Amino acid sequence: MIATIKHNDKTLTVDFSQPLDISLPLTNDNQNPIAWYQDEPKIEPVTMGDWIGKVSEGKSWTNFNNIFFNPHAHGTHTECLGHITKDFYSVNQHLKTFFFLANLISIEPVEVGDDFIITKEQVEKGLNGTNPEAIVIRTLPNIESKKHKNYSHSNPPYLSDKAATYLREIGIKHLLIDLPSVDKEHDEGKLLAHKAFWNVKDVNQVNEDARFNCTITEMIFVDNSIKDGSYLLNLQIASFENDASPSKPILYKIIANH
Ligand SMILES: N[C@@H](CC(=O)c1ccccc1NC=O)C(=O)O
Repeated sequence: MIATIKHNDKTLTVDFSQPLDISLPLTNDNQNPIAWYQDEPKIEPVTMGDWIGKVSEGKSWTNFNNIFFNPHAHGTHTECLGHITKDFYSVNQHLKTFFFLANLISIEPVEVGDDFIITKEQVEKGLNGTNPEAIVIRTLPNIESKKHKNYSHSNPPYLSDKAATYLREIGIKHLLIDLPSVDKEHDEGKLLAHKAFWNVKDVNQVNEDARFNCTITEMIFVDNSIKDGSYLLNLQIASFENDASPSKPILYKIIANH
């Protein structure tokens, strides 16, 4: 299915039959990635007395599972500034369009003391003068084990607040990354990159010019077969009224751009 998309003064062509899924699946076993000290997600049949909602158990016509998981801890999720504010803001009320032009860039975080950091210079170099609506950051090395990693207490790489400020200043609205957070794991709640990207100056009383409609998507996985460059991004969430929702970002290669 070939689509021709008019965007500003450009005409882009994409093939919707060739999606590049950059989300992680959510499973109830040790294959599922974990962050923030949580246990594995649970996916298990409803039981009522001796009835069990599982066809293979012989008592139910349908499979009927309860699912228990945490969007921030268990895989690909998209969050709005409600993740860090005293007041409640729902990603479902603030992400209202779902197609964006995105640049995929690969970055090897640099070692600074005990940390690995994505710097402003690296992001600036990766974007190479472009300012797309969305940026997808794939960190290097991009190893398969990321899909199943338990990040708790591992002090994963993170984005410098200068890099996050830069992304805000050049007007990037949606930030996607293959790490559990854009901030340092243990930072005493400083959350510098989150605050810088969303332009949140006071978490107790959100400023009017905070970026309510901008999102951060964490724990994506971008396969090595997907090359750095420009893509059409379809960023979809489940309609949870919550600061964050599990999400399914899909990239489409731009096959012509006139
Ligand atoms: N670094 C923060 C914790 C944090 O960032 C966080 C905690 C729970 C769930 C998600 C988190 N950050 C996600 O981007 C802190 O040390 O307080």
